[in-house]
Amino acid sequence: MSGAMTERHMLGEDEAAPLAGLAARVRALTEAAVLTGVGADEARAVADEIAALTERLRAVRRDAPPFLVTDGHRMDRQGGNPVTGVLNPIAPPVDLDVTADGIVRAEFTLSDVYEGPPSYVHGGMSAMVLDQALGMAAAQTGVGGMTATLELRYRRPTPLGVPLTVEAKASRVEGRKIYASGTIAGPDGRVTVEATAMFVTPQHFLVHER
Ligand SMILES: CCCCCCCCCC(=O)SCCNC(=O)CCNC(=O)[C@H](O)C(C)(C)COP(=O)(O)OP(=O)(O)OC[C@H]1O[C@@H](n2cnc3c(N)ncnc32)[C@H](O)[C@@H]1OP(=O)(O)O
Repeated sequence: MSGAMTERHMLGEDEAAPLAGLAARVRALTEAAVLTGVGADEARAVADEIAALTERLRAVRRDAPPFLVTDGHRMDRQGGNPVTGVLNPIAPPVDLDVTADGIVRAEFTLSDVYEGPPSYVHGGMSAMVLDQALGMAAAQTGVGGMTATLELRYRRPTPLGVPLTVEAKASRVEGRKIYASGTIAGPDGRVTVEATAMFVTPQHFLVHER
């Protein structure tokens, strides 16, 4: 179990790169597992090999996902983040960047692994990407917060396998409340999902961060 206050290993580039490479291979494995058409015997044989590899990785186990040493933004440090984390095979990963005027932005592509309605992105996945992007935008105002509300408007289906753009920006701060909004757009620039959110900075964030 990884508690919020668990001390994190800080990985430098040399340590992080091979683990990011491992995650990329597992990401490819996941897609292969979802799409494979091999027969039962081959599926069982591959499953046994994967089980053996899993035991090799479990031989040395950390208490919590490590952080990355970066000169970038706070959330970039979370190597195991399920949206942005290069160490996490379930993350696409979405490489969020922040412009000088506080706009959080990324181009990303979601594979069939994230399918919801046939041939389109699962709405929960769009929500997760937007939660992360809006949360990072909120953090650009000074100190971040926990998502208190997240409202989504699914305007049109989000396509799989093509470049998507996520953008987010904080709109205002009222005490410990930070408001942000954002969108996901398809390759034609048309918005598929809109989001607004309110983040609340917990008291203990203020104690530790300010
Ligand atoms: C940091 C860097 C970048 C971060 C990126 C993050 C991306 C990912 C974000 C997440 O996924 S976070 C995980 C999902 N969210 C949660 O699990 C949050 C669970 N809820 C909590 O931890 C607390 O309820 C919360 C920190 C949101 C608020 O607890 P507090 O004890 O600080 O709130 P408090 O009761 O003192 O209320 C403060 C104000 O916020 C309001 N408020 C709190 N929670 C609310 C809520 N859920 N909806 C509406 N208003 C809310 C509350 O009414 C009040 O308004 P007023 O000041 O006007 O009276």
